[in-house]
Amino acid sequence: MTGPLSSPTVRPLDPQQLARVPGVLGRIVHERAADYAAARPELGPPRPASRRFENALRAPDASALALIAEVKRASPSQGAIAPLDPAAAARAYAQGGAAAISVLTEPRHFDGDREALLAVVDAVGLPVLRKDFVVHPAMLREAAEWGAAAALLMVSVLGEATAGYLAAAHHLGLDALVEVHDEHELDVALAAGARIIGVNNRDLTTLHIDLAVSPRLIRRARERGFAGVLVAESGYRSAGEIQAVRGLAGAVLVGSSLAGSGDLARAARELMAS
Ligand SMILES: O=P(O)(O)OC[C@@H](O)[C@@H](O)c1c[nH]c2ccccc12
Repeated sequence: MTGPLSSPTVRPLDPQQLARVPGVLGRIVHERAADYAAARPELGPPRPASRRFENALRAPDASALALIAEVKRASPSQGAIAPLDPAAAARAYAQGGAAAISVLTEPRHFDGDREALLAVVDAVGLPVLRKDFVVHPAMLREAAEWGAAAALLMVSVLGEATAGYLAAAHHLGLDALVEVHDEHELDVALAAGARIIGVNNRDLTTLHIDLAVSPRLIRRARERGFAGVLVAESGYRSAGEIQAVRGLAGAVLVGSSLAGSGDLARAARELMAS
C-alpha cells in the first residue's frame, strides 16, 4: 500500500531496459546509467508542486504560443554550437520573451553540467527545465535540489517505466515534460497521465529532423482528448516554420538556432514574431 506521504518507488533502468534503446540515444543512456550507478535511488520527502513550468506555458492566454529557449552549447548532430555563458544566455532569452528556460546538463555530447543549471536558476526568475537523459531517480532528486521547476522524461528511454518516473517527478514537486516521437510513445505518455507532452521532431536514434512530426502527433493527442500542454520540439530556425504549430502547440522548444545566433534576445523575438 502506498499512502499519500510514502515515496513512490522508482528503480534505475536495468541493463535490459537500456539495451532496448537504439543508436546514438542508446550510447548516451548507457553512459548516463554508468554515471549514476552508485547513486542512491531514494527520492526523499515529498515537495509541494509549484506547477511553475506548466503555468508559464499556459500563460498569458490559451491561443498564444510560449517559447522554451534552450541553453545548448553543443549537440551530437552539430558538435560545438556556441560557447554560451549560461546565465548571460538565460537573461538574453528572458529579455527576448521566453516563458521558460531549458538547460542541458548532459556533459559529453551537449557540454552541459550542474553548474550551468545552477547559474541559470540564479540568473532568471523564469522556470527552468533540467534537460538530461533521465535513467535514474537520483537525477530527478538532483533536479529538485538544484532548483529546477521541471525535468525531461523521454518515453523512448523509459518505456513502461514512464508512469513511475512521472510519479517520482510529481512527488518531488517537479513538472515533467514527457517527450514522444511516434504514435506508440504518445500512447504511453497519455496512459502514464502526463500533463505536459513534448513532441520531438528529431529522431534521437538517427538525429533526422522532420517538422511534420509535431503537428501530426499534436493533432492525435487532442483527438485522444488530451487537455494538457503540448510542446513542439526541435529543428525550428525561422518564424515561418514556427507558424506551422501556431494554434496547435502551447509552446515550442528551441535550442540550436537561438544558441548559435550571436544575439540571443533578438533571435528569440524574431523567431516568435507572428
Ligand atoms: O536545438 P533544437 O533543434 O532547437 O532542439 C532543441 C531541443 O528540442 C533538443 O535539444 C532536444 C529535444 N529533446 C531532447 C532530448 C535530449 C537532448 C536534447 C533534446
